[in-house]
Amino acid sequence: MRYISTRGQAPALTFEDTMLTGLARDGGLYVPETIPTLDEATIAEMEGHPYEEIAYTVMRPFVGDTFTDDEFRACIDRAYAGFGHAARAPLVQLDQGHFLLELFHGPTLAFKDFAMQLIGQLFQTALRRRNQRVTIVGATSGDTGSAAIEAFRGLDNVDVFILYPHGRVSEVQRRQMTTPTESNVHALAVEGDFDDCQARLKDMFNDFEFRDGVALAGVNSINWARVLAQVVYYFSAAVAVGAPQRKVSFTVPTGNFGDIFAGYIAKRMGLQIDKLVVATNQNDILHRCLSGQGYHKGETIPSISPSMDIQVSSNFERALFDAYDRDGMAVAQLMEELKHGGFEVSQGAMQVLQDHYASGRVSEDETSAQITTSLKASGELLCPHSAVGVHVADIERAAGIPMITLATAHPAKFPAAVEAATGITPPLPPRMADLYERAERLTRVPNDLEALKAHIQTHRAQ
Ligand SMILES: Cc1ncc(COP(=O)(O)O)c(C=O)c1O
Ligand SMILES: N[C@@H](CCOP(=O)(O)O)C(=O)O
Repeated sequence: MRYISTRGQAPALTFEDTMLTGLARDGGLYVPETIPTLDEATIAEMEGHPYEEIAYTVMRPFVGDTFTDDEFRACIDRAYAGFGHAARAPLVQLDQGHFLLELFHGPTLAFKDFAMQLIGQLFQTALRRRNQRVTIVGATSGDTGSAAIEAFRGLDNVDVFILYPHGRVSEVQRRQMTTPTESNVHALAVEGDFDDCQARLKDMFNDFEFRDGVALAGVNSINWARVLAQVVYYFSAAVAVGAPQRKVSFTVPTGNFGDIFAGYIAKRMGLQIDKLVVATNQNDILHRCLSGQGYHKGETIPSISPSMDIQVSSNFERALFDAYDRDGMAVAQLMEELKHGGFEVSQGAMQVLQDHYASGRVSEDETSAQITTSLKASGELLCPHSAVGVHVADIERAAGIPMITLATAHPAKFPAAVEAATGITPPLPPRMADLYERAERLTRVPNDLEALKAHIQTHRAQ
């Protein structure tokens, strides 16, 4: 299995090198050269099996000979052992035909744990074998950062620096990043928004002297392994409601497009998905684009679903690559135009995108009202991101086809929004009960590439 860049100018890599490389050296994102498929019998066989087994079946064809079968199985088992639910990703029925896929039973209470816990294991196995140390830099609007710090804290072959937008993450998200005491993890509060953090991260990858000097690695969904691990729960959820005999649809609260792109990969692998629905908050650039209005950056407006306050949706590049028939030059041209504000999507590519993705946008008031309504109607206390998903799913669902909405975070990560909507303050799980009392450790940094590079060079272990 080889991986190629969406901009067509970087060398093809193995799974191991793709995972440890992060961004391709031409600025693109790595994707598999071909997508392996699973036949109907293999998918049917998943029903009733443990999550870990489904994970092995889905991911194994992508990994090549990077890990032995035993190594890979052991990494998967260790990754999910600490989850707070035996099913790992349980399904809850909201009403006839609408299900919620709870992805928040991992250690940091968001879907990011599914990939990050696994990547922690895979990195450790590969780096020990290579006797190599890397510097992981991540950009976060709150959840990727907390999941990465949790997965890599205390590991002996990585330093982790997480860039988060100062004042724009929830207090729980911030504290999850700033209270771990291990000296190899660092939370950096950047003067800017998430797009600034992600742009500086990509600048670092494109600065080859810095990149090679610190052995830079990435754990954002830039990293193909992140997307891959997220493909698994589309299969586990679909078979639980009748796949492969029955088609299913998914609605995904979306920002950086990694999670919904994982759904698209599941579809390409052979899962019968009717609709993949992108649900955005008021930062609706993806909804506007998928409605045929081009991809044009606006101002990021802080919302009550802050993890999705994004304008430059990194993985949309992967979707464009396929929509433009894997023409790397065409994608590189669009990304160049994006630097100057945005681009139009060709008619042909738009048709492909609309064949795969539907979309909807949810206002702040609608998000809040949905949290209230869902509690009354089904007893489910939703986080604001999941509420955005449920709202759009209710509009997009079709009779006879189960709709599964991804619940991407636990309501306790966003207590202010949940309390405003319902009067209920969702409690943190007991293992985090003292989160608000723990001492915080963070560094305020300007939105400046040179300052960030200097900080990382000084504070990583030499
Ligand atoms: C809670 C939550 N929901 C939804 C999203 C959007 O997911 P993606 O960026 O993969 O589109 C994020 C951020 O990634 C998130 O943290
Ligand atoms: N919402 C994300 C943004 C980064 O997304 P990623 O999937 O590319 O890591 C976050 O919580 O940080």
